[in-house]
Amino acid sequence: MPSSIEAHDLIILYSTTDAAQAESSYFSAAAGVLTVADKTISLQCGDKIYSLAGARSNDWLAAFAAFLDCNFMPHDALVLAHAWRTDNLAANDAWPVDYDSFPRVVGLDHLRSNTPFAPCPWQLGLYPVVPNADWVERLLDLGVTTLQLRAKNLEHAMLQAEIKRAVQAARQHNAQLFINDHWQLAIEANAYGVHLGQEDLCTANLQTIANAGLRLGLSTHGYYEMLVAYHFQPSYIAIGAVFPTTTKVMPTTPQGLSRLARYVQLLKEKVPLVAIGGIDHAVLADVLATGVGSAAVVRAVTEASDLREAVVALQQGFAPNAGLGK
Ligand SMILES: Cc1ncc(COP(=O)(O)OP(=O)(O)O)c(N)n1
Ligand SMILES: Cc1ncsc1CCOP(=O)(O)O
Repeated sequence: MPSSIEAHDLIILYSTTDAAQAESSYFSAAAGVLTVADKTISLQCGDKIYSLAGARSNDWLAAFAAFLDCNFMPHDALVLAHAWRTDNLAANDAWPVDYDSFPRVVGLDHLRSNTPFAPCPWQLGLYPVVPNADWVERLLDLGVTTLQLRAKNLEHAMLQAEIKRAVQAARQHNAQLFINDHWQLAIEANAYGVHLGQEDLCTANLQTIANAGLRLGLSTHGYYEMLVAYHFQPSYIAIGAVFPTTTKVMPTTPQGLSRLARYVQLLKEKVPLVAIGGIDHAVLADVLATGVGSAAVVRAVTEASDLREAVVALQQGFAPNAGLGK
């Protein structure tokens, strides 16, 4: 055992016996403590514990160091290291993208919904995320067919009324409206779907949402959260922020396009993927070139100087050849 531990150190304990003997001061002083057992690895960072199970190659630890060096968050680097396979080395690209080689997140089973969530289209296309029912109506009038009501800081009665109005408007336009966070009100209004963040997974009743027939979209910010999200068999998974955003303080640095392309490969034919964060018309073609089926946008519509023009341009980005020959 080392004599002194610094804030950037990662302590590795082999077997749970080592872990039991480790001084509790290690856990608080170090950046992280990795406990390696036969079938599982647990990473403790502060008060968070990430536990993974599954097969891993002999050089997973070297791979872990390499993925940390690529600036992945420690729990994401650990997922990638777990999925690292030496038999891929001969291939052009050894980056892990085969979901079956990825580990399983331990400790989620009690949260699982027994009923799968209703599906939504693989290509959700342009997906504006807006703050109130007024915005929903304006976008529906412009032909937007997938959107989200993300109303913050409204008291209950106002929120209930906004959700009801937005859901009714979406229904009249045959559009797919997701409600952010407020899953009970979304069920009450019979919305198309609900969008939840990772922290909501412990408090929302997923079974009730599934039983009510609503679709579920889940936020993720990296590999570990993607494994967590996919465990729940949601209707789509959102990944972000792809680019820097001023709309929301993000828990991780922007993912960028190359990571987005890898996430697309990982979840291909498993679950629809939505990219979010800093997306506007200027970068949309690059985002779609990764193969992602949907781009969620806030400022690209809410801060557009000409809303109609912005929506038409974004829609065109999804269907560049639509309208040709007419
Ligand atoms: C499509 C989409 N992706 C991500 C988010 C962010 O949701 P969440 O993590 O719940 O954070 P808040 O939106 O509640 O700030 C989203 N809303 N939509
Ligand atoms: C809500 C949210 N979740 C991840 S990024 C983001 C904000 C996206 O906003 P913008 O499109 O303005 O960058």
